[in-house]
Amino acid sequence: MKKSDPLLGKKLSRRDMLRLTGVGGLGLLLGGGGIGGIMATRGAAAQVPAAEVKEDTIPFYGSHQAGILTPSQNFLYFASFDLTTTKLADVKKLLELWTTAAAALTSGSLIGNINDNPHLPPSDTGEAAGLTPARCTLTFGVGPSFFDGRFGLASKRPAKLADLPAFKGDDLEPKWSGGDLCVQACADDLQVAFHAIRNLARIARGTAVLRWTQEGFQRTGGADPMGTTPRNLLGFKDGTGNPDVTNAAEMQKIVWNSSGDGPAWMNGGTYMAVRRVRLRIEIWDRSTLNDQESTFGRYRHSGAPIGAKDEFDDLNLKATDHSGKPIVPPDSHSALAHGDGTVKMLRRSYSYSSGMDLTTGQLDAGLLFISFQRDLVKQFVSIQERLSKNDRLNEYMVHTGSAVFACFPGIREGGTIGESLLG
Ligand SMILES: C=CC1=C(C)c2cc3[nH]c(cc4nc(cc5[nH]c(cc1n2)c(C)c5CCC(=O)O)C(CCC(=O)O)=C4C)c(C)c3C=C
Ligand SMILES: [Fe+2]
Repeated sequence: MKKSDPLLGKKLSRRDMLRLTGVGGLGLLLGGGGIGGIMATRGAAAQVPAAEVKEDTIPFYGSHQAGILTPSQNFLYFASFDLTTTKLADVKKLLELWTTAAAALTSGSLIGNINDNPHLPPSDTGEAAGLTPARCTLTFGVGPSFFDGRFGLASKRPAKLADLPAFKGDDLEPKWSGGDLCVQACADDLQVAFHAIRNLARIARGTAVLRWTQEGFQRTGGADPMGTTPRNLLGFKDGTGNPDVTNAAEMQKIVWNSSGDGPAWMNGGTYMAVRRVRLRIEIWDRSTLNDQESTFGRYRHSGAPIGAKDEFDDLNLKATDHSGKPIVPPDSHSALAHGDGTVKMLRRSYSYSSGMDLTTGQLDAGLLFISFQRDLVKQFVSIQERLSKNDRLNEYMVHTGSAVFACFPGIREGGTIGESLLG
């Protein structure tokens, strides 16, 4: 039976509908004008005064991608994808479609131009209808495997996009590791972040498939209106020692690639390390407060370094007690991660809780550790080498997943994600 489409003014066969809806291909719900044809606002968002909507919007376009220096939103939905195509043209098309969709998703607009046709599947899945953008950011990157033989891009792989070495104690599982592409979706609403990943995966059908995903959370802004440093699942403030993201010179030194760092296509981009770290919270919960504080080298209540008063006091690793013993244990997590203080990274991690381990009855909960740095080897690897060998925290954690990605420079208005690499 043919169905009439009042917008297109012609009868549609089931075959036409499948073609339009992109089942098994890239033509997802594009209609004539593609995803960017018309972007309807998400219902109620249209009634929200412009200034209010803006407050909740993080610009998608800019010289650097959003979601890196952006103050952490409440929720994360991280997705790693594998490409199923071997054609570079398909990859380019995907990034074009993702660009248009991402601009809509981060501004609170519905995706696509077929959302009111009773005879077609809507181009937006709808669960974010009526919601504000919730400070949604989408950050895109490519993994080392993107540069294997499939697309003729091997010569464009940055030397700095190094495969990570095996670290002592790693128990990595392929189901939480690797990926050709990644999308880090962050938002103050989990449904908004989920909606973004779901729709990007839907658009990718026929070109890329999800490889692994991980939801993350932290205390919400509502529960902590003062915006204090969030606590991880071990109860400690996590993020205190991060560099100041408002210090542009510092960010240039620690996070952003610039000319001379490697291929020009990464100028303004950064490298992301992702580690899924399961915490042995049941063991942690049986350890004394003293042990817990010695493990981090910080007080649990204030977050201050042991021997200091305030959270943001300097970590003085030279200070000793009357017997000459260092006040901050040298094998504590903070001491080892800090080292001599010359190597830094920007951490943007989220806690996760993924049900329970049916074999042990223990919670599968921990930290999706995410860091951004200019150089994976000099920054992430050098710190993780130290931690993996001596960190007191190792007793309470195990790294179960791992991935690295080169995050593209920012997207210019009218431009495309990854255009510096793919043209
Ligand atoms: C390789 C890098 C790091 C991994 C992996 C890592 C895992 C990890 N960290 C915590 C909790 C805390 N980390 C803290 C400080 C801290 N951690 C790293 C690096 C890694 N952490 C750095 C570079 C620093 C800063 C050191 C400094 O210069 O001061 C802290 C202390 C508070 C803070 O500064 O944020 C906590 C708490 C967990 C739970 C974890 C794995 C599950
Ligand atoms: Fe840490």
